[in-house]
Amino acid sequence: MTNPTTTNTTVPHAPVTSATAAATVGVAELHHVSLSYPDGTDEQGRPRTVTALDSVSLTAARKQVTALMGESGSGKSSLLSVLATLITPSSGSVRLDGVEVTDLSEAQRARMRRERIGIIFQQPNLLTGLTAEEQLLVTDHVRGVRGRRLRARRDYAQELLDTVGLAGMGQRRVHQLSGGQRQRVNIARALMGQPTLLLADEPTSALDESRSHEIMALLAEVTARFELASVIVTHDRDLVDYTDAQVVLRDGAVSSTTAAGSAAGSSALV
Ligand SMILES: Nc1ncnc2c1ncn2[C@@H]1O[C@H](COP(=O)(O)OP(=O)(O)OP(=O)(O)O)[C@@H](O)[C@H]1O
Repeated sequence: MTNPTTTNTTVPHAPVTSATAAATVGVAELHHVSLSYPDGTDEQGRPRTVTALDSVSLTAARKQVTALMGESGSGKSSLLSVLATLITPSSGSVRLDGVEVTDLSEAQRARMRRERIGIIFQQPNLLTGLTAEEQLLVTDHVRGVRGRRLRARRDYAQELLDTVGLAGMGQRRVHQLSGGQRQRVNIARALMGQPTLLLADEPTSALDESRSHEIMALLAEVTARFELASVIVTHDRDLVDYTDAQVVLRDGAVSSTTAAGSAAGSSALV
């Protein structure tokens, strides 16, 4: 579980040193990642681009929650999409569990997403009509998992629903769940693939203050329990107590990184 009382030390954006590199065993490591999107054409008809990420370097370490912060348009969602292997950056290195993602084919990246990455979207995006338990097992059904394996997966879904505080609610359908409970289902669903990297894009934006704190506490708890590296986009400074490191983006670049004080616990040092 994250210790919100950890003393934090603000460190400037600087290249990785051998000391910090040795101290940070990163599940996700970005080095000088830049990303430009096509942005129409100029008056002469030449293609224009917009820079979303500008030489971003960061490490998300196991058992740590890293908050990704910054103003609207600063590049948070783009960075999360790069970490999710949904977008290949224009340049730079993206390593997940030591594998250079930018060298992989689309099929290999899709497999990596399935096997190593859990994604929690802003809105729960649950399928109406299905029970909470069924939401967690949809992918297994689509993949044709049957028999004993499906029973094991059902047991695991049950365990995860218990973990996220929904014991006994597995048979409830979406309309029978509150907003906070839906987000808990969403979190459990993201954990079904047993990821090493958990990504969340403003997971509390649709919730009130008290529910937001509960969801952040839960994300910190599952990060510790399942030894995940979690990266959470948030606008809410009140929620950073649940995180171990904070990376602030400005105009696509890292403007500051705050990490837990101890060398062994350091994360997101860039
Ligand atoms: N598909 C796209 N095509 C062109 N430009 C884009 C695209 N997606 C994002 N951008 C631009 O890239 C920059 C970074 O956008 P991004 O969505 O990553 O920021 P953000 O910090 O997540 O913003 P917000 O907090 O508003 O969601 C912005 O200038 C945005 O206009």
